[in-house]
Order: sequence, then structure tokens, then C-alpha cells
Amino acid sequence: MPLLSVRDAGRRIPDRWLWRGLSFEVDGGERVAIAGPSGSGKSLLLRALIGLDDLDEGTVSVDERPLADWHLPDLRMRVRYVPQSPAFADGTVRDALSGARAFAAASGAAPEAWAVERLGRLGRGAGFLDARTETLSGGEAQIAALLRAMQSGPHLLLLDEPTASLDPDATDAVERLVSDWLDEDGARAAIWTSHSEEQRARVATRVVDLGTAIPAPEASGERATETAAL
Ligand SMILES: Nc1ncnc2c1ncn2[C@@H]1O[C@H](COP(=O)(O)OP(=O)(O)OP(=O)(O)O)[C@@H](O)[C@H]1O
Repeated sequence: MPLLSVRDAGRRIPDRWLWRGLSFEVDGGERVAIAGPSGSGKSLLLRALIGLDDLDEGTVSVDERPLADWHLPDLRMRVRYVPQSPAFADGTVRDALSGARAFAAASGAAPEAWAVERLGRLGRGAGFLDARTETLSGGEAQIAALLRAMQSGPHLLLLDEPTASLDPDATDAVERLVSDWLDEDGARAAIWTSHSEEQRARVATRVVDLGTAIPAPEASGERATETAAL
């Protein structure tokens, strides 16, 4: 059973369709990238995959169950979205991670030591947990949001340009962290958006390309393409 199924999905904005006829599946163990130029609707697609944004056509199912049939907290435990510019409630990074743990208590999410160990791999000390979230740089906020998402115990991570604000070393560390997270459990999968073809080749074995899926305003025949293995 696929973890995620997208069938004949279409999304339009007032003046045009961004993409139509988009269909793909993601199984446990898969690493998928979403490609496409700025404004092609990569973020809107990721948001639609977890019901934060609507489709104009088509369906998204998780575990073969349409999103509309999911109890939202259960869906959030199964699939987590890490936005490009994450937001946090007031408090410290520790508070943000504790919230994720409380949210996912039923899944037996990991204790603080888990976060400290991962922070070490990202070149950060335990002191990072004491930082106020409103003082984080863009890259630090992405790190905190990634850990928060991982810690809530999902099977599918939706990563929206998760290294966009990070330097090359930190980018490398985040790529390895996600890869290790996937290796730890073959049922897990990740979908990345990235503008970098090199990064897509590093982090994914399959690419869904929205760049070829921007129809003329009233056209309906064009289709998003999925490239085969990289
Ligand atoms: N709620 C909305 N209503 C109308 N238009 C929207 C809405 N949200 C986004 N858009 C538009 O939809 C298009 C796709 O936006 P999106 O952020 O998904 O693109 P993207 O491919 O992720 O871009 P980037 O690579 O720059 O992050 C853009 O033209 C954006 O202005």
C-alpha cells in the first residue's frame, strides 16, 4: 500500500493553472524531489499533501485514505510538513520540541537526548535548546523545525527547501541527517523541494517535475511529468 497517492491533482490560481493531471505515489523507503521554477507551485503542492492548502482537482490519499477522511491530529502524526520559513509559538527551541513530543506522545517520541544528539550532528551544542525561537536565524529556524517534525514521529516528511538558508556545511549535515532518519526505518519516506539539481540528485532517487506542467491558461491537456530514476 503506498504511503501517499496523488491522483489527477490540479491547482489553479486566479489567472492560470499551476499544474494539472498530476499523479504519483510514494512508498515507504522512497526519496522523492519536487522540481520546478519559482512560482511553479512546489510549496502549494507540499501544503496540499497535508491538507494545508486545497486542490482544485484530484485527490490526495495517505495510506489509501483520502485526506478528508483523516482525523487531523492522526494525519499530522503520519505526515509532517516543514515549511521554508517555519513559525513557532513564543518560547525556546526546547519548548518547541517539547510541544512536538507532547503532540506525538502516543507514538513514543524520543526524549531530549535525541534532540541533543541530532544537534551535535548539525554542529550545534545543547545550548541551542535554550535559544528563543524569535531570535533564530532563518537557517537555525529550519534546523529547529526539522527536528520538531522528526521528533513527532512521522512516516513521511515534506521538506520545503529545508536548506535554503543554510551554509554548505550545514546543508551537507541536514542532508545526512534526513538520509540517516530514512535509513533507520524502511517505512519512512521524504519529499524535498529544491531548486538545485545537484541537491535533488543527492537527496532523491525520483523527481516530480512541475516545471513541465504549467499549461497555458485554458489548456487542459498538458501533464506534469515524473522523471525516472536519476
Ligand atoms: N493562496 C494563494 N492564492 C493565490 N495565489 C497563490 C497563493 N499562494 C501562492 N500563490 C501563487 O501561486 C504560485 C506558486 O506559489 P508557490 O509558493 O507554491 O511556488 P514555488 O514553486 O514553491 O516557488 P518558490 O520556488 O519561489 O518557493 C505563485 O505565483 C504564488 O504567488
